[in-house]
Amino acid sequence: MYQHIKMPEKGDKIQVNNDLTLSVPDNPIIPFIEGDGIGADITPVMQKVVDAAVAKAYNNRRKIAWMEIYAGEKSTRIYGQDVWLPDETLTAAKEFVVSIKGPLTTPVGGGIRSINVALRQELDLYICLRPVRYFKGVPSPLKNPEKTDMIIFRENSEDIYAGVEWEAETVEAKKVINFLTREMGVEKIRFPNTSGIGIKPVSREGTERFVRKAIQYAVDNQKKSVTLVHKGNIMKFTEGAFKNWGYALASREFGAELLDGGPWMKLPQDKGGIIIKDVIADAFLQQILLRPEEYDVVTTMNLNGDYISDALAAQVGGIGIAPGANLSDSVAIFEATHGTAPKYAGKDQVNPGSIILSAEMMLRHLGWTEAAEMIIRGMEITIQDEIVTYDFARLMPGARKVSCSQFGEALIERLR
Ligand SMILES: NC(=O)C1=CN([C@@H]2O[C@H](COP(=O)(O)OP(=O)(O)OC[C@H]3O[C@@H](n4cnc5c(N)ncnc54)[C@H](OP(=O)(O)O)[C@@H]3O)[C@@H](O)[C@H]2O)C=CC1
Ligand SMILES: O=C(O)CCC(=O)C(=O)O
Ligand SMILES: [Mg+2]
Repeated sequence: MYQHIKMPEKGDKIQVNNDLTLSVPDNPIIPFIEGDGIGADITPVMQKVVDAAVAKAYNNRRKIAWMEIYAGEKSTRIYGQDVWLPDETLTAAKEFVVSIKGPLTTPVGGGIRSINVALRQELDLYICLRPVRYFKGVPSPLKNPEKTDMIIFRENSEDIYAGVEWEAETVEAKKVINFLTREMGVEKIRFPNTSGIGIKPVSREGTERFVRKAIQYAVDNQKKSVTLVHKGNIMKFTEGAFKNWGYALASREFGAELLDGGPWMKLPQDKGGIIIKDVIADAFLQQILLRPEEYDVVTTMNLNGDYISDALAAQVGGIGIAPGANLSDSVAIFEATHGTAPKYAGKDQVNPGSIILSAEMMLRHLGWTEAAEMIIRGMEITIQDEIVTYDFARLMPGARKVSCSQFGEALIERLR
């Protein structure tokens, strides 16, 4: 029994089978978090597009029963001023298995910790999957943006991103610094009296379960390569260990063998002959601009994955159309790559593409491929018809600049 979440009158639960596949009814209940800032602009547009695509693809036989759940600022208005992530939101996300969310605000330098990160941690959504592809007609800073076609696998539960840190000059920070200097012999903290301290946990278990999924994804989707992106030359026992554990897993569980003496590896032909390679993160960031076609599945830790997501999104038109999913072995929450873009909040101006394409990933996850394909085609045609929101319009002289909701309507008219 939920306190503030209202169950839709019609609709059934998605079930997770013993082999972790999903049994999806024709009227699945899908929880959604509207999101802060531009969440209220983009989320309803996404729902309209999804409803129209599903109705059309399945002749009204299928329909999503949307169920609002709460997090972020809206939650504080409903549950009380300090309740940013109610327990029943976590319960519902688990119970109904597949959800979608808009962005949530995180203050900089103080205040509450990220609700987005908390959702991922609480539900152990350890994979952040962010496909990056080019849509014809989208303005890009690259000459050949279509060469950027990658799937980012970002580890979603560990790293410096986990939020284990202490503010400078607090009792806690001093205690940790004293421990490091007195008991661990650390002499490298340049200004111990005024340092904040952050901890970067990266585990073998966390790396192995994550890299296993990335390689399996590459095998299942006939990808050419899996690249471990790290800064292991500097952070040897976290990022360097990630690389080593990744290669070791590829060898042990997938039969990968050294290529030309290593360190690169190759999977056997019956697993697609996929190349397993690694690259240091700074070099990777220049190579994705110079030779993006050399990368396919990109696996990396949490913070690198955050930076890489927005950098790669920019190559194909920006975070306005960059989708994503947070996945555990059973539960999934789909979400846009971008944030709450506060200066545009409530102005019906921003690009709803990112959350619409996240919903497209969600439909594929449900096995509703026909509706997903329809959304992709609708998006392609709308952009090729030069009907775009402000972010693309400013780089497309002569294009028709439309609002967030008008873009959704134009896409719905082009569902076929
Ligand atoms: N998963 C989540 O919920 C995330 C939440 N956040 C949070 O969001 C807040 C704001 O973060 P900020 O760093 O400003 O990043 P944002 O992603 O919110 O916005 C940065 C810029 O990206 C462009 N942009 C973002 N979304 C769209 C869109 N849908 N359509 C077109 N352009 C878009 C805008 O660029 P321009 O001004 O050039 O038009 C915008 O000013 C912070 O509190 C942050 O923590 C951030 C990322 C993810
Ligand atoms: O949680 C946040 O506020 C930011 C998260 C983020 O940028 C991301 O996950 O890409
Ligand atoms: Mg980010």
